[in-house]
Amino acid sequence: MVDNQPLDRRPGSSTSGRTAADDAIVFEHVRKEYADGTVAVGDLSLAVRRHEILALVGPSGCGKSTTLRMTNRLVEPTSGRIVVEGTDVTREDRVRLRRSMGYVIQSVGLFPHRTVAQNVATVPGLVGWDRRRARARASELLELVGLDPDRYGKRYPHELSGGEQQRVGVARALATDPPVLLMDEPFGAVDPAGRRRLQEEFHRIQRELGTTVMLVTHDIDEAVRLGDRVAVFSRGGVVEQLDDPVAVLSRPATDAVSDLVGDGAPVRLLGITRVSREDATAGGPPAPDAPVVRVGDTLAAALEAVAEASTGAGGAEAGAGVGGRVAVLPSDAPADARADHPGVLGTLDAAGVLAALRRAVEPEPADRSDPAA
Ligand SMILES: Nc1ncnc2c1ncn2[C@@H]1O[C@H](COP(=O)(O)OP(=O)(O)OP(=O)(O)O)[C@@H](O)[C@H]1O
Repeated sequence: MVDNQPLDRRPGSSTSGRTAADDAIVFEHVRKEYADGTVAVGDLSLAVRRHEILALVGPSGCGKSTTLRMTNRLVEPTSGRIVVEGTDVTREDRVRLRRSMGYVIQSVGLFPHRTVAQNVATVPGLVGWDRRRARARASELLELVGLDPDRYGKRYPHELSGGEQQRVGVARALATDPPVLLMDEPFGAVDPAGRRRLQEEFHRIQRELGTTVMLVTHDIDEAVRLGDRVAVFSRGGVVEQLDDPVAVLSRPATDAVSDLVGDGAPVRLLGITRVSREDATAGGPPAPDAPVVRVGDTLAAALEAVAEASTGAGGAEAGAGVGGRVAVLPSDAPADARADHPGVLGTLDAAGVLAALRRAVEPEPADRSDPAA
């Protein structure tokens, strides 16, 4: 497996007790004015916390890519300071800097005349790993992104689908296990269903490796689904809001954020808010053939199950008293577990889904961590 231990140090939205040492990337009054006078980024100050995914989202031309590319000096800042893992990037050798960070872009940029395994082993080779170690690492990474190394390793990029190429791009960027990964519309070229799957798998890998990720996207859905925090940009690299996804969707700070979020906020909130143990209410056992949801499922999935329970044979026939009640199971319940599973936590209905959503969008009370509260 990978070198790093799994990390369970995810940053929350709280800022209490944080120090600058918790930040992996820091922008201090950064400005980028291109040669023709275009001010892509006016005066940006922003920090990316270690081990988080920070999603930069905003309309076309607002300076997202410029910001990302200044981090590995594909674009030189005009002024200001960017510090990555304690090092001022302008003081670092550019080539070394780029090799020390993963970089994934929409067009993938795989080397067409190198096999998939050779592509993934490129950076390990460049930084001096011996061949055997680089090859072993390539196999490990291909497996991690869901590609069988025996089957795919010998193929050339043109022998892969777009989604498979994107996976190889991610594997290549992670090959040396860089602490920081920069991603510019990484899943843009993939169809919506494949994109969703890739996002989920990438999220799992990122959690496992604990990589700090700065991700650029113009897609608010992608930003709220993947980001631990979301930075909404407007023209000139202005940060309109920097917050956790639920806050961005439910409490947009400015009109620009509202415009970006549009009318779809409630649906998006259902898609990113998860069923928790507290959402399961007592009130009689569920019907044995009631649909089930698990702790950790999205509220969108729960709502679908509730709808199924109220229209399908299961809920109505079961005589459970209220149509549309589903059974809530623990997250680790077996895949084929039914509503009469011995570990069932309780039930959930449409009103319960709504209550869960309401709880999620309420600002956290200051004393929430106080057990006496
Ligand atoms: N090399 C360049 N020379 C001059 N202007 C540039 C250059 N690269 C980008 N720009 C301009 O800087 C601004 C910000 O561009 P940038 O690519 O950072 O935006 P973006 O938010 O990533 O946009 P998109 O979502 O369309 O990729 C735009 O007005 C763009 O036209």
